[in-house]
Amino acid sequence: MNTTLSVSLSTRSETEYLSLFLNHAFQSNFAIAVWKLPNDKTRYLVLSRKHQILKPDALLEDLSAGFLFAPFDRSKERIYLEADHIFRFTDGQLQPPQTPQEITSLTWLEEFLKATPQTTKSKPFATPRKNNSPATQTDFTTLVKKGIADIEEGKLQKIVPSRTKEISLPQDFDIVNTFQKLCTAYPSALVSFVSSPETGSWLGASPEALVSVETKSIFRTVALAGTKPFQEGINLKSVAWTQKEIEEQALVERYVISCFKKIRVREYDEHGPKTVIAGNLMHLKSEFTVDMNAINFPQLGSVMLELLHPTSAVCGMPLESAQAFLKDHEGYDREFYAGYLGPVNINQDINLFVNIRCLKLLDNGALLYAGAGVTEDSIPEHEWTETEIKFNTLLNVLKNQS
Ligand SMILES: C=C(O[C@@H]1C=C(C(=O)O)C=C[C@H]1O)C(=O)O
Repeated sequence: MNTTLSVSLSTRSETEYLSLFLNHAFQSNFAIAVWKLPNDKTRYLVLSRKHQILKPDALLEDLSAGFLFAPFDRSKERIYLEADHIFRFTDGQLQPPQTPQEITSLTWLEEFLKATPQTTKSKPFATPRKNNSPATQTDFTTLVKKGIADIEEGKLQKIVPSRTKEISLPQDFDIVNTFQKLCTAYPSALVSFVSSPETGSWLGASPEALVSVETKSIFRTVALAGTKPFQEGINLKSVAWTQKEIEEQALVERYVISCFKKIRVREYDEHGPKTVIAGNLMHLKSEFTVDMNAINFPQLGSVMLELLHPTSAVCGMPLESAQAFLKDHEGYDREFYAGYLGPVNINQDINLFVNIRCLKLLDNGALLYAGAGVTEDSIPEHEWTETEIKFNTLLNVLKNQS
């Protein structure tokens, strides 16, 4: 297999290529996804001319390589960015091709650069603001109080109300630069930028895996909940969690187990919960693993995705009542916030994450999203503060633009 890069291709940096591809996508109405997986130095880019709406019963295992982008609302369409071209970057450099598709992508790139050595800076796909999420602290705490009341009445066990925050972006805001800064700031997150004319442009740093399938044989998911600010130097083993936070995470854990039970999978390993760092925050996390070969269940990824989303980490429990509560009282369309996203069948793996700690680009600024898990013991003002500190995951990086 060809493993060299022609000189003309290796003279440009990752930054130059990412800008070039983004501008090309925005000018040509193509969809594009750029991402980095947790604890991986490699950054991937997929360019998709024929991005498509995925059928509700499509199986992940059958898809050709691409990037999946799904909204929070299960009844709405999932977008699949089937990879026409796929590129990998490590240490700031485009990497030599390793798969037949990477080889054809490089051939295309050589032709493309001959025809179009420069692209002009283009405006990303963006949407106007039309959003009625709880605007003030009082609006949000009123929503939380309504959630607590429904829990006390036995209608719900847990609910995860959310809100948005509109921000203006600096004059010199640059998507590539921000993406790269997020990659450096959050090594253990899925850092991603996804953009298409249909979905608009979304940028995020998610700490929450939803479904991953490694080499078609190891299934993984997590139960993540409970939030505290992270302080440098803190000993993770001695972090004390309140009863409320422990219960909140245990509910998510029980939800994951209930999904396994529905399909009679008992052979899962469970580790945790333990304290993990997610950028400026800490959470409680349990990890679940299944050897898919041992139980002869090659489609466990698709089946569990169908059962898990939306989990009680971002929606609530019981699921139907929580969905109805959010529809009736949250007051806005979450769109792709708290949906899921990630690469499918790239390097034989599936890596889908919950789309949290994210923003959507507006014509004139950006909209940040955050929610907080509410239980019987929640204090409404604390839940407001929790959404504020969740916004900071992206805000801290946006403030340090240079
Ligand atoms: C809902 C969000 O995060 C989720 C809710 C958490 C919580 O309630 O403590 C913690 C992690 C995530 O599962 C968000 O970041 O918007």
